[in-house]
Amino acid sequence: MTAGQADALQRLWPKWGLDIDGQRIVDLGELFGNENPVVLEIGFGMGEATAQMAAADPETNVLAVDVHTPGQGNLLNLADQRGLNNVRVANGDAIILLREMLAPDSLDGLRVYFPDPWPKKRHHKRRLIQPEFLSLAATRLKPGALVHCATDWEPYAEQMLEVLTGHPDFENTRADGGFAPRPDFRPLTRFEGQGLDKGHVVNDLLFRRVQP
Ligand SMILES: C[S@@+](CC[C@H](N)C(=O)[O-])C[C@H]1O[C@@H](n2cnc3c(N)ncnc32)[C@H](O)[C@@H]1O
Repeated sequence: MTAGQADALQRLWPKWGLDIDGQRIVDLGELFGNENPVVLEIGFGMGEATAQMAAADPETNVLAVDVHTPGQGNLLNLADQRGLNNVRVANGDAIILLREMLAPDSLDGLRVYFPDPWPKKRHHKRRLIQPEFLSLAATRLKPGALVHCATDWEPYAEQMLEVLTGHPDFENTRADGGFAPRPDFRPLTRFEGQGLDKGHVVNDLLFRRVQP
């Protein structure tokens, strides 16, 4: 962790950090200081894309969760340097945050950009985008909420498309039922850049939470 990231964690965590303790339901209006829509981003890495998207859409609140401490410090620094008041950073496992700390129907969107691909077959069960995860996420998302995933690992992209398409709580926003091109509002991420350098193909998926 750089000194700047450590300093940001110390200075800004009390103001913009959310401890994942699994002990309470978070009042999102109180956390952000307004009632604007809230999008959850899982696994923001170093947070450059997160900060860019938050700056481009200040009326949308971004709750960004990652287990990686240097990244948390980095994103806090970016939010501070760019004067962003619509980013909050949570430290820990997104599943605990979703299951124990977010109320039903509280989220207006979900972003999962380049989740760990776990390429080995024996590790596939560790992948985030699975039916059980989607069932949990669906309960926390409002009807109509956008679920936006992206990956540069084609077998995982196929898995995402299969489980999202097969899940009764979600529908593809694409009439052709396939992948979406990267929308203009999603900047390239750091991990994506590394994948593109290796010749990987990137697929975006844009689904909606259907009315229950
Ligand atoms: C491959 S990186 C992608 C980071 C970033 N989205 C990008 O595209 O540059 C995946 C990120 O997910 C985070 N992560 C993995 N499992 C997680 C979990 N259960 N909860 C929160 N974050 C998680 C990792 O720490 C890592 O930063």
